[in-house]
Amino acid sequence: MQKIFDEVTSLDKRCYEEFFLTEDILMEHASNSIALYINQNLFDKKSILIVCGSGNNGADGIALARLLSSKFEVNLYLANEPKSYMAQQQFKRVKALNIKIIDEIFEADIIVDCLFGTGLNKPLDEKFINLINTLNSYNSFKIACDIPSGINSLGQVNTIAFESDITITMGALKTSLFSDVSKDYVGEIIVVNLGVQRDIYEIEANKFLLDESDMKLPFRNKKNSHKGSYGHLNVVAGCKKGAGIIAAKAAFGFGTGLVSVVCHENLDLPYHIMQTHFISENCSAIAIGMGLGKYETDEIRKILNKPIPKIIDADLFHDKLICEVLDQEIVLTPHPKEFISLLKLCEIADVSIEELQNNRFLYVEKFCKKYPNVVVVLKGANVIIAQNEKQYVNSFGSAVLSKGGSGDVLSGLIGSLLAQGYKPLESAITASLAHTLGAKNYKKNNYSLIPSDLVEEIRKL
Ligand SMILES: NC(=O)C1=CN([C@@H]2O[C@H](COP(=O)(O)OP(=O)(O)OC[C@H]3O[C@@H](n4cnc5c(N)ncnc54)[C@H](O)[C@@H]3O)[C@@H](O)[C@H]2O)[C@@H](O)CC1
Ligand SMILES: [K+]
Repeated sequence: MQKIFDEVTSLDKRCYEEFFLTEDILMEHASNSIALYINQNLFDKKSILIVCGSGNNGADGIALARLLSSKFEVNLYLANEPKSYMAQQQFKRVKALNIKIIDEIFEADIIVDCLFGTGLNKPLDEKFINLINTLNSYNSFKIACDIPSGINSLGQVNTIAFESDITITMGALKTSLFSDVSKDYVGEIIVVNLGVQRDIYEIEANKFLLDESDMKLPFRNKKNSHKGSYGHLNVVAGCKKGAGIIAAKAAFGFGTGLVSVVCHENLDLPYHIMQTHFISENCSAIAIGMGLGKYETDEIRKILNKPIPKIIDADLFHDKLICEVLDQEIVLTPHPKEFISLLKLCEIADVSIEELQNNRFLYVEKFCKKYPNVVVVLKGANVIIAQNEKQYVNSFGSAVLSKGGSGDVLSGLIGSLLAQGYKPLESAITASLAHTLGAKNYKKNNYSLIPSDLVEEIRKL
C-alpha cells in the first residue's frame, strides 16, 4: 500500500529545512518528471500545449516548456501573468530562450494542465470555467500537473475540473485525488520524486492507497484439512431473500467450508448451501442486514449480541438497534445513504448525501473516533475502509459494479473471510479488493454484469 497525505506543504518544507534542497531543485524535478513521461511514452506526438496559471503549478509548466522546447512543438499559454517568485524566475528563463508564448489555445496532440495545483483557494470564475471547458472538449492526450485544475484540497469540484488521462503528482499521493468526485478527472495517477526518494520525502501517515498485493486470498496451505477447518458462515435472510442467497453463494465460492442461510421460510437453495432456522452451533461468522426488510427486533437483537464475528449491512443502518453493537469488532458496509442514516442514529452528524460525498474521509474519521473497534467500509467510486485512526482507499472499483446485488456479493465475501478466521480489518480489505479486481477482470460490456458473473470472476482471481 502507498501513503496518502492531506497536505504536502509540510513535506516540501521538510525538504528545504532538513535536507537543504531549494524550491528550484524541487520544481526542476517536478517539471523534469513530466518531461520524462512525455519523452518516454508520447514521443510519437508532435505538438504540446502547456496551459499555465500564475502560481507554482504554472511555474512547473513554464519550466516544462523549457525542457521540451527543442524536441516538440511547444506552445506555452499563460492564462495569467506569472505571479509567484518561481513563476517569474521560470518566465525569465523561457523568455531568454525565445520559447513561443501563444495568445490563443488550440487542440494540440498533448495538453499539460498547469493552471492550479494545491493552491486553488476559491471557486473558478467564468474565464477559467470557459478555458477548462474548451480544454476538456479537445481530443488531445491530457496530462494534469500535480492535480487536475478545479479540484480543491478536499477533493471537491465546484463547477468544473480538467479531465485528464493521467495525473503526474508531485512527491506523494494527496487525499484530494481520491474523493469520489475526483475519480472522473484524475485518470491514471503517477507519483514522481522531488529530489529525494519518496520514502524519504514521506512521513508517517494515517491514510493508505491499497495495491493489488494487499489482497490476501484464502489459499489453502494445510494438506490435512476438512470442511470444518474453513469455518461456517450463517447468512441471515429477510424479506428480500435474494440478497442473502447472493451473499451465501459469494461466500461459498470464496472458501468458507460451510455456508447456511438462516430463514424461517423454506428456500430454494443450491445444494451446497444449507438452510437453518436458527444460528448454527458451530457458526464462526454471521452476515446480517442485507434484504432484511421487516423483522422481529428481539430475534435480531439476540443474533447481534452473539459473540461471533459479524458483517452488518443495509437495512440495519436504519435501526437504532445498530447502536447497541458498536462496541463489538464488527464490519459495517454502508453505502452513502445508509452511512448518513448511521451517522444520525449515532448522533455524530445530521448531513445530506451531498455533504457526506464532499467530505467522505472526514465523516468516516468522525465515526471511527467514536467507535474505534468497528471496521467501516464506506462504499463508493473509491471505497474507504477504516478502523480507528487508519483509513484505506480501494480505488479499483468501476461503474461495472453499480448494480443491485453487488453489495450483497461484498457482504458475502467479508463474511466468508470472517468465518475463515481473518480479522475484521483484513477481511474488509481483502474482500473489497477481490470484489473490485474481480469486476475489473470481467470482459463483457460494462453494463451487463450480474452477481453470478462477479462471483465467477472472483473465483478465478
Ligand atoms: N515546493 C513547492 O512549493 C513545489 C510546488 N510545486 C507546484 O506548485 C503547486 C502549488 O503552487 P502554489 O502554492 O503557488 O499554488 P497554485 O499554483 O496551485 O495556485 C496558486 C495561484 O493561483 C491563484 N488562484 C487560486 N485559486 C484561484 C482561482 N480559483 N481563480 C484564479 N486564481 C486562483 C492564487 O492566487 C495563486 O496565484 C503544486 O501544486 C505543484 O504543482 C512543485 O513544483 C513542486 C515543488
Ligand atoms: K494542474
